[in-house]
Amino acid sequence: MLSLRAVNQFYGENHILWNLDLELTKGECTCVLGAPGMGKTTLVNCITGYLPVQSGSIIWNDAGRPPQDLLVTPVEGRAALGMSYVAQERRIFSQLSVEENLQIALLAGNERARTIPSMVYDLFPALYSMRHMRGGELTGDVQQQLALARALVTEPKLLILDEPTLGSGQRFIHDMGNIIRRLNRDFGLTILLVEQRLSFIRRVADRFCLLHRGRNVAQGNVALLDDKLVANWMTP
Ligand SMILES: Nc1ncnc2c1ncn2[C@@H]1O[C@H](COP(=O)(O)OP(=O)(O)OP(=O)(O)O)[C@@H](O)[C@H]1O
Repeated sequence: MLSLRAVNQFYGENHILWNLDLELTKGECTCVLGAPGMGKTTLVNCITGYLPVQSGSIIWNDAGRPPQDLLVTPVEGRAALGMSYVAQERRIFSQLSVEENLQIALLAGNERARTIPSMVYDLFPALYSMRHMRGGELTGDVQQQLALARALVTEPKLLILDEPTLGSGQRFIHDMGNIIRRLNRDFGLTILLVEQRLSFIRRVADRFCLLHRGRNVAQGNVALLDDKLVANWMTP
C-alpha cells in the first residue's frame, strides 16, 4: 500500500532520517518503535506530507490504480487518496460539539464519505451519548476517542496513529488495543502505529520497524521483536 525508499529528511543542518526504507502491506498493522527522539514522529510527518523530505521516494499503491508519487501530492491530496492521521496532540475543536467535530472531519474526505459512518458510533458508543457535548468538556480519554473517530469518518484506507496510548491508564490502553484490532482485523484497515509499549505492540501489530537515530535498524514480523533486540536498540 505504501513504499518508502531511501528517504532522507533534515531539520536545517541536522540529518534526522537516513536512507529509510519501509513497506506497509495492505491489511496489516505495522508498528514503528524506538526510543524518544529517534525520528518516529518525523517519519510520520513525512508520510502525511506535513514535512518535506530531502531525497528518496514515497509511493502510494492502491489496487487497480496507477502508483502515486506522494512527494508531489499535498497533504489534502494524501487525505483524499485515503490516508488519515491522528497526531500525538489530539487535534479536536474544543468549542464545537462532538458531532460538529465529526462533521468537519468529513470535509477532508473524498466523494465516498458524506455522512458519519455508523461504524464510528458503533466503535465509540460513549461519543454517541456525548454527541452534543463540546470537545473541551470531554475527559482526555474521550478526547482521544474523538480524535480517532474524526480520522475514521472519511473511511480511510491507511490509518496513522502517533502514540495513541500516551498518558492514558491501563483500562483505556486495553480498550484502545481492542479498537485497533477490530479496525485492522474486522474492517481490514491498514494501520501504521507509532508506539513504545511493547505489550501493546505485541498485541496489536503484525509487523514492526525499529528506528535508532533515524535509521531503520530492524524490521519484520512482530514475533521477531524479542527482548534482545529491544535491549540493544530501545535506549537513547
Ligand atoms: N521542529 C523541529 N526542529 C528541529 N529538530 C526537531 C524538530 N522536531 C524534532 N526534531 C528533532 O528531530 C529528532 C527526531 O524527533 P522526533 O520527534 O521525530 O522523534 P520521536 O522518535 O518521535 O520522539 P518521541 O518519542 O519523543 O516523540 C530529535 O532529535 C528532535 O529533537
